[in-house]
Amino acid sequence: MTGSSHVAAAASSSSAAAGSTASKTIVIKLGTSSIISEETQLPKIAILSSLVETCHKLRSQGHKVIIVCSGAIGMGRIRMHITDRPKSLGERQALAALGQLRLIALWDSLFGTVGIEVAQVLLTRNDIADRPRYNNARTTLNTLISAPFNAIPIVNENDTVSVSELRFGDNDTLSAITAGLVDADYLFLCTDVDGLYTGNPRSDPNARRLGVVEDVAAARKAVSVATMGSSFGTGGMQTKLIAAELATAAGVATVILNGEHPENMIRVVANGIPSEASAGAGAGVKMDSLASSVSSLASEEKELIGYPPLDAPAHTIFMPKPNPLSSRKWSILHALHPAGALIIDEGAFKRIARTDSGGRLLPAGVVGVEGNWERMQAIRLVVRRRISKSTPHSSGLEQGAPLTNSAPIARSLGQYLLRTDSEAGAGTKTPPIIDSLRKDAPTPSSPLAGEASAKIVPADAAAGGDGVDGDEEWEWQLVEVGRALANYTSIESERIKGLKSSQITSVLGYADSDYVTDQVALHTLTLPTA
Ligand SMILES: Nc1ncnc2c1ncn2[C@@H]1O[C@H](COP(=O)(O)OP(=O)(O)O)[C@@H](O)[C@H]1O
Ligand SMILES: N[C@@H](CCC(=O)OP(=O)(O)O)C(=O)O
Repeated sequence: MTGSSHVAAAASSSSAAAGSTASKTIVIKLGTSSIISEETQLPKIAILSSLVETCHKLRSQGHKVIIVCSGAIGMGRIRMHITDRPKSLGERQALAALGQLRLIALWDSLFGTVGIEVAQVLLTRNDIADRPRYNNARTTLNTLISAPFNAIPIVNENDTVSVSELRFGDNDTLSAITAGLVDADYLFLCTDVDGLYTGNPRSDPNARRLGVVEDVAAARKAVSVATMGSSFGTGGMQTKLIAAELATAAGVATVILNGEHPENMIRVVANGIPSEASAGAGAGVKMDSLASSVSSLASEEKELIGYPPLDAPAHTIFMPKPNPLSSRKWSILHALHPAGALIIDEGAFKRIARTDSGGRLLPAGVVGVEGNWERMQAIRLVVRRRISKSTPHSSGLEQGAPLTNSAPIARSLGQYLLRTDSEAGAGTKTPPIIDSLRKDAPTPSSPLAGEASAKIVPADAAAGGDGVDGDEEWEWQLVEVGRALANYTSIESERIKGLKSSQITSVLGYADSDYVTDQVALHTLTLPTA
C-alpha cells in the first residue's frame, strides 16, 4: 500500500475489492502449529516450502510480504528433545534462543532457493513503546520490504530477553501490531483449523465455521473459544480474535485460515475483500446470537452475499472497520506504552469527546496525575466520576476493554483497587487485564475499548474517594476513556492540574502549550453506565 494512513488503506481496499491486482501489503502470521507437526514433532518442511512458493507468487503479483513466525520455542524443544511444554521462564527463554536460530536458518535456506532475501526482526513491546521507537520500527520494516532490498522480514517476539509487561505475549497480537505498523491491507492468521468456528472444532462436532465477520467484538462474545488448541500453540482462538479486533480497527482485513494450504492465500487476495454492501446484505439472517456481527456462516450464504465465491478456499474474513482510526491515533491507542495516567473530571471528558473540541485537554479538567512521564510519551486518560454505592457495577471488561498492555495502570494507580465483575464474583485478586499480559494466560481479555475500561475505585476512604451524602453512600470510579501524548511531563502536569491555561506561565515560568495534551485518541465518546 502506498498511502501512510489507515484511512487510505481502507479506501484502497474497498475500491479495489474483488479481483484487484493492485499492490497490497500482506502480513502472514504462522502459528507454531503451522510450523511444527504435533504428530511427528518435526518441522513441516513440505508446508513451509509451499509457503515459500506462495510468497514468491504473491510478490510476483506485486504484493509486499511480511511474515510473523512463531515456533522458536517449539524448534528449541525439538532441538533439545524436550517433549513437554517448558514451565519456567528461564527454560522458555533458553529454548527460544536455541530454536530461533534454527527457525531463521530454515527460512533463509528455503527462501534462498527462490532467490528471496529474508531478514530477522525480533521485537519486544519496549521496542515500540514510544513514538520515536515506534516510527523507527516502522521505517525499518518499510525499508526492508521496499526497493532496493525487497526482502521478507521474518518477525518474532524477542522471547529470550522480553519479560512481563515488555512482552507482546503472543504472536497473534504481535502480528496485528506489525500489520498496523506497516499499514497492511491483509493480515493472514495461519493456524491448524479452517477459520473461526462457533465452538472449538477439535471438540465440538457441531461447530460451524463463520465466513464473513463484520463486528469482531460481537463475534468474540458469541462464539466459544474457551479451550486451548494444539500442544505447541500459545493463545488458541482467543488471541486471534484479539488480533482481528486490533487489526480491523486499523483498517486491515484479517483472515483466519488453515496453514496446511498456504497457497489458498493467493486466492483469497485475488477474490478481494467483500464490499460492505454485499456483506451487509446477508447480515442478521442466520444465527440469532451472531446476527449483528456475522454476515455469513460459511457455505450457506455465498449466493446471498456473493462472498466468498463458490470456489473460494475455507477461511473466515474479518472486515476492516469502515472508518478506521488514523495511523497516529491507532498507535496511541494500541501500540505505544502508557507511562502513566491523567485523571480528569467528567466535564473535561465531555469536552474532549465533542468532535469540535479537537480532542484538546485543558489543565483545568485534570484532577490527578499518576506515574512518571516525559513530554510526548503516551498516557492514559482516566475519568473520575462519583457513583452511588448502591448502583450495581457493570463490567467494563466484558464490554470490551482496552487492555493490551494494561498492567502498568494497576501499578501506577497503586492506591486504588481495581474492581471488575470477575473480581467481585470469583474473589480473585488478580485483574484479568494483568493475566492478559502473561504469555501463559489461559484467558486473555479483550484488547479494545468498545465503550468502557476497567473500573478503578479508590480502595477506601483514606484514598479520598468514599463518602456519604445524605442517605446515599458514594465512591469514586475511574474509567479509562482513551490515551494521549503528553504536552507536559508528569511533574509539570501535577503542578498545573486544575489551573486555567493563563496561569501556566506563572506556575512553571513558561507555557509551551495551553493544553496538557492536544493529541487524544478516545476508546469511547460516551461513558458507560455506572
Ligand atoms: N471457536 C473456535 N474456532 C476455531 N478454533 C478454535 C475455537 N476455539 C478454540 N479453538 C482452537 O484454537 C486452535 C488454534 O490455536 P493455537 O493452537 O494457539 O494455534 P497457533 O499455534 O496456530 O496460534 C485450534 O486448533 C482449535 O483447537
Ligand atoms: N514467540 C513464540 C511464539 C508465541 C506464540 O504466540 O505462539 P503461537 O500461538 O504458536 O503463534 C515462539 O516463537 O515460540
